[in-house]
Amino acid sequence: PVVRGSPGAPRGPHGPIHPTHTIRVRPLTCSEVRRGDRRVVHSLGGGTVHVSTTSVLGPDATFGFSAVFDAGDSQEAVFEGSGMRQLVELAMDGFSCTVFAFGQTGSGKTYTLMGPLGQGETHAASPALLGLMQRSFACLLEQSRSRGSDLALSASYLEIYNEQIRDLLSPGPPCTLPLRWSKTRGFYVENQLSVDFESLEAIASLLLQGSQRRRTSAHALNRHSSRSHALLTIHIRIHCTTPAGHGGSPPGPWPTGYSRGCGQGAVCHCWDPSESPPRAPRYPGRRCCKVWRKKSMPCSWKTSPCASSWVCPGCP
Ligand SMILES: Nc1ncnc2c1ncn2[C@@H]1O[C@H](COP(=O)(O)OP(=O)(O)OP(=O)(O)O)[C@@H](O)[C@H]1O
Repeated sequence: PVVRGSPGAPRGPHGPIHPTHTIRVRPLTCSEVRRGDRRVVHSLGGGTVHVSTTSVLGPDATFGFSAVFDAGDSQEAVFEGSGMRQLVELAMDGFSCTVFAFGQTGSGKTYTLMGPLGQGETHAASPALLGLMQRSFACLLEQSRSRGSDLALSASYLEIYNEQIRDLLSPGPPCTLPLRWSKTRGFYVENQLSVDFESLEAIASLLLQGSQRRRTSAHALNRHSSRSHALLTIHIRIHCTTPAGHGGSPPGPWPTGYSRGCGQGAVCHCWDPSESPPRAPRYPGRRCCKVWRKKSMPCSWKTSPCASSWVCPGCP
């Protein structure tokens, strides 16, 4: 069923951001066709799917989703129709965004996210088969170029297997990392590697490297079944600079991690340097820098009257 956002849903530039739930019906695999299996899930259009069951399992049922992709739909159609592009734009605006694939073994989660790369392929897939991940990397770098943003990008990749967390990017034999919690950071994985990247080739190679280290095995429903949950995180830091004669930095000391000021028309993003990785900036996309007060901030900030809402002299 479609899940609507709660009244307290976070707000984006165009109003509240609601989670979207899309479903993809995968085609029958060769072995299913050979076995004489038949499709029981069909798209009815308008975001609904019909599931025909046998009388043993109960009556037929219809479910509604934000979007439905049928067996013949391409990887590109799924990317364009599932809201992924908008999600990348929101991430660029400073929001934390998550894409979560859920389904029983063999239902097509890995294929949708990574294309044939997830099926143990070691060479680059045909561009038409690239999954949501590779397409969002391309979209992110494209967006960054078109906005003229000065981005610092890094990636971390881990898997959870048998309740143990393993870093998929750190070299050497796999070792288990501890899950910690702190007041400032919430839950985090200690000593997780975060690797900087600047190009599509670099992040594609990190994805390939990490995916090859994942635990997979064959079983009756899937020849390359992922045995773990995997989590790839892209951290985006956006720097803004002060053009000469415009704006300026508020009085220091100015902690590392905060944007250093904004010029006229510049879009500023501030984040809390004690958060690693940083959560979404509190005031993304504003023309003026705003910082929020924290105990960890230097005294001059806590006592300054404009500490919680600083307006650049050059901004309207
Ligand atoms: N849309 C699709 N078009 C063509 N083949 C697909 C599609 N979706 C999945 N498949 C094929 O179905 C099989 C199972 O897919 P996949 O490995 O992605 O499932 P999964 O949900 O990730 O399974 P697991 O949880 O076991 O890892 C694979 O052989 C894959 O190539």
